[in-house]
Amino acid sequence: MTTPAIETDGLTKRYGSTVALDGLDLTVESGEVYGFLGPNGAGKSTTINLLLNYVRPTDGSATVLGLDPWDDVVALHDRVGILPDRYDTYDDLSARRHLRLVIDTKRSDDDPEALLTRVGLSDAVDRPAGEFSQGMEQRLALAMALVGDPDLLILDEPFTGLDPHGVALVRDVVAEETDRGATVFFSSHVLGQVELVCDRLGILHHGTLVDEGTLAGFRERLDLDADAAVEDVFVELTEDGVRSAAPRDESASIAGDAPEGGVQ
Ligand SMILES: Nc1ncnc2c1ncn2[C@@H]1O[C@H](COP(=O)(O)OP(=O)(O)OP(=O)(O)O)[C@@H](O)[C@H]1O
Repeated sequence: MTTPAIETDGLTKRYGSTVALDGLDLTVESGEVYGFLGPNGAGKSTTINLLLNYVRPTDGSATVLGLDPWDDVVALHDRVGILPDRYDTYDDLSARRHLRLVIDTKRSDDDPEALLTRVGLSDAVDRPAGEFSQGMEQRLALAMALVGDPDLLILDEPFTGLDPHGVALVRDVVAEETDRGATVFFSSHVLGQVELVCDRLGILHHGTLVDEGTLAGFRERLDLDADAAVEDVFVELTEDGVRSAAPRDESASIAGDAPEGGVQ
């Protein structure tokens, strides 16, 4: 049996009395495109931060590509490409230099220009990133995620700031990456795009995986129209919408962790 790309068992993260992630049991099979959906504050970025060892779990465990994110962090980061929700570029460094930093870190022999061409930045290879628009920064971050042909791509809100060409480009990249055998795990609010690229969807709400499956399966189980979109599934399963900024008072007696950094 192939090792799952991602497997979590009771993965939990509390910040004080806020339960950001509540006993997540998740399996993402190798080679699939898994869309991780949920309203603001559902715990999507927290999950990604835990998988990448940017924050420590309060409870539970996870493996990524069969590796323990806490014990095998270097090996893991060598094999994972990450597009964070927000990436701050170095204003004075060119796109090429940004690529070079990742290529050197991953000891890859990728050509920065080829990767930048792949994301539509061939005209901006030597321009400082400080001059980039939001969409160009997003394309640059995507090129950086692709360095070294990662076995797993983790894309946090990959469509942010992109024009329709950029959105189509992300879709193409996802298809190319899965064609060569990579797994793609992404969170997104651009629900219309999700159904075009995902094999399976997981719906996170209040830190809990409330449902998962194929879009066709959701339509059937939730008794939605045959042409119901991901939006309808999302609304059906997460009806009370955005989690309040106020912490849920579920664990007043539980010692919480201090706020930490990572993907927001
Ligand atoms: N460093 C932190 N300190 C305290 N609370 C945090 C921290 N990071 C996240 N949280 C809380 O954990 C919960 C889940 O947040 P998270 O960022 O994982 O949600 P999300 O699903 O990624 O949301 P969005 O779609 O808005 O990015 C929220 O209630 C959030 O306020």
